[in-house]
Amino acid sequence: MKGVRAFSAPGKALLAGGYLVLDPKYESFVVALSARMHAVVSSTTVPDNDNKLIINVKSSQFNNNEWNYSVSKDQGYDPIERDGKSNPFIEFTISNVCNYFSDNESFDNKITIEIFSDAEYHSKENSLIMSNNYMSFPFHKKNIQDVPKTGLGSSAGLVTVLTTALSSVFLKDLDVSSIKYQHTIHNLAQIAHCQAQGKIGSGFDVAAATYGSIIYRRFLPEIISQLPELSVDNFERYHNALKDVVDTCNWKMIASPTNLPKGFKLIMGDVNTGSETVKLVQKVKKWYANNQPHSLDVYNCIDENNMKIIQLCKTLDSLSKTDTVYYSQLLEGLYNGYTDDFKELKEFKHAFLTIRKNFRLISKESGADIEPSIQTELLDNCIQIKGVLAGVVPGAGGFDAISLIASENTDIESETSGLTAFSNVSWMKLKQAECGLMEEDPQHYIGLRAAH
Ligand SMILES: Nc1ncnc2c1ncn2[C@@H]1O[C@H](COP(=O)(O)OP(=O)(O)O)[C@@H](O)[C@H]1O
Ligand SMILES: C[C@@](O)(CCOP(=O)(O)OP(=O)(O)O)CC(=O)O
Repeated sequence: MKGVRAFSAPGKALLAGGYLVLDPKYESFVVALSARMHAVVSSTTVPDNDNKLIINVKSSQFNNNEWNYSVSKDQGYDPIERDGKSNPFIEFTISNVCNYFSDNESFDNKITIEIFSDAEYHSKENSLIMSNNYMSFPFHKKNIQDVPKTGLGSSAGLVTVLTTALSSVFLKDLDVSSIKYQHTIHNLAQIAHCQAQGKIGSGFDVAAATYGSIIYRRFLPEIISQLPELSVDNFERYHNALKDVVDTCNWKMIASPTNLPKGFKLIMGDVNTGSETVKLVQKVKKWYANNQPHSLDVYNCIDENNMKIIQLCKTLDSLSKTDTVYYSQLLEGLYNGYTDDFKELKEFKHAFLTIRKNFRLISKESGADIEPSIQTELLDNCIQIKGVLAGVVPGAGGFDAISLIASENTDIESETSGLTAFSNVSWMKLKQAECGLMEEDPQHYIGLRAAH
C-alpha cells in the first residue's frame, strides 16, 4: 500500500436555529465539536481486476464491523457488498464519489479505509478503551447500529470524512484547507447524506463537519431533489447532473465561519434518554401550518433572538481585540456571576431565555416535547452555577443533551458533583472544535492498545 492519508471531521451542536433552520429564510448558529470522526485511507493498483474498484471499509471499534464493496462503471457505481451487508451512509458516499470522479483517467483500484470515531459520539457502556500516544478510541462488542448514540451527528461526520478519504484517491493533490476542495466535498457529502437518510434535511451537520463552527443558512432542497434516481441504467444522466449540481449550481447557502467569543466555552451534558428528531419535526411542522399567523410570530421572535446571539458573538469578539480592559472585566463578571453589570452578557442571557420560552410555548401547543419540563428544571439549575451564562436544548431538543455557555474557567464537574439536581447528567468531554475538516497524520492511528 502506498500514500496512506488520514482525515477527520467534527461533530456538531445546533445552538440557535433548531426547526427554523429547515426554512432557507432563517440563519442558525452551529458549533462544531472537538469529538471527531476519522478516516485512514490507503490505495494500490492490482492487475486484472475486471475494471472493478474494490473498496474495503473497516470500523473495527464496532464488533470489528467491515464492509467489502466492489464497484464498476458497468454497474453504474452501485456498490455490491460481498456478504450482502448494508450501511447506506457508506454506500451512497461510495456511489456518489466514484460516479463524480468517473472521468478521471487513472486511479488506484483497491482502496482500504479505516474509520475511527471519538468516544463522545456513542454511549461508552461496556467498551474497552484502546489508545496510543496520540489517540484514544472506545471499542464496543456490539455492531455500529446497536450502540446508542449521543446525538453529535455521527452519520454526517462519517459521510463527510469518508467522502474526503475516497476523493483523495482520485485527487492526489487534495488539500482540505482549500476552499475549492471543501466546496466539492461538502456538496458531495450533503447529497450522499440526504440520499442515505431518505430525506432532505437542513444539512447543518454536514456543513459543520466540513467547515467547522458556522453561521448557517440552508441550501434550497430542490438542488438535491432535482437529481435523477441513481441507477445502473441512467449512469451518464446521473453523472452529468451530479457534476452540474456539485460544480456549477448556486446552492444559495451560507456557511460563514464563526466562534464562541474568547473566554467563553461550550459545555454539553448528556441526559442519556434520547429523542426522535423526525417525530418532533413532524409535530412542529403541523403546528406551524395550522397556527398561522401566530406560529410565524413565534418563529420571528425566536429568529430575532437567534440573530441577537450571532450579533453578540461578533460584538464580543471585536471587544476582546479592541477594548481589552473592558473585556477582561466582562470575563471576570461572567465567571463571578455579575452578568447584569455588562450589557452584552445581559442581552446574551436574555436572548437564550426568550428562545427557551418560545420553545416551551411550541412544546405546549404542538405536543412536541422540545423543552420538556425535566429539561426546563435542569437548565434552570444549570444557569445558577458559577460562571454559566446560558443554557438551551440544542437542535431539535427533547430528552437528548443540553448545551451551556459558560466562562472558560467554570469547572462544571466539581460545581455539580454530588448534587442530586444533576445526578442524571453526564458532562461530555468536549469543547468547541478548532476547525472543520482537517488532514491528520496516519501514523497516529497505529499501535492502539488497551489501557491497563
Ligand atoms: N463509526 C461508524 N462506522 C460505520 N458507520 C457509522 C459510524 N458512525 C455512524 N455510522 C453510520 O451512521 C448510522 C447512524 O446514523 P444516524 O441514525 O443518522 O445517527 P446520527 O444522528 O448520529 O447521525 C449508523 O447506523 C451507521 O450506518
Ligand atoms: C430540528 C432540526 O432543525 C435540527 C435537528 O438537530 P439535532 O442536532 O437534534 O439533529 P439530529 O442529530 O439529526 O437528531 C432538523 C434539521 O435541521 O434537519
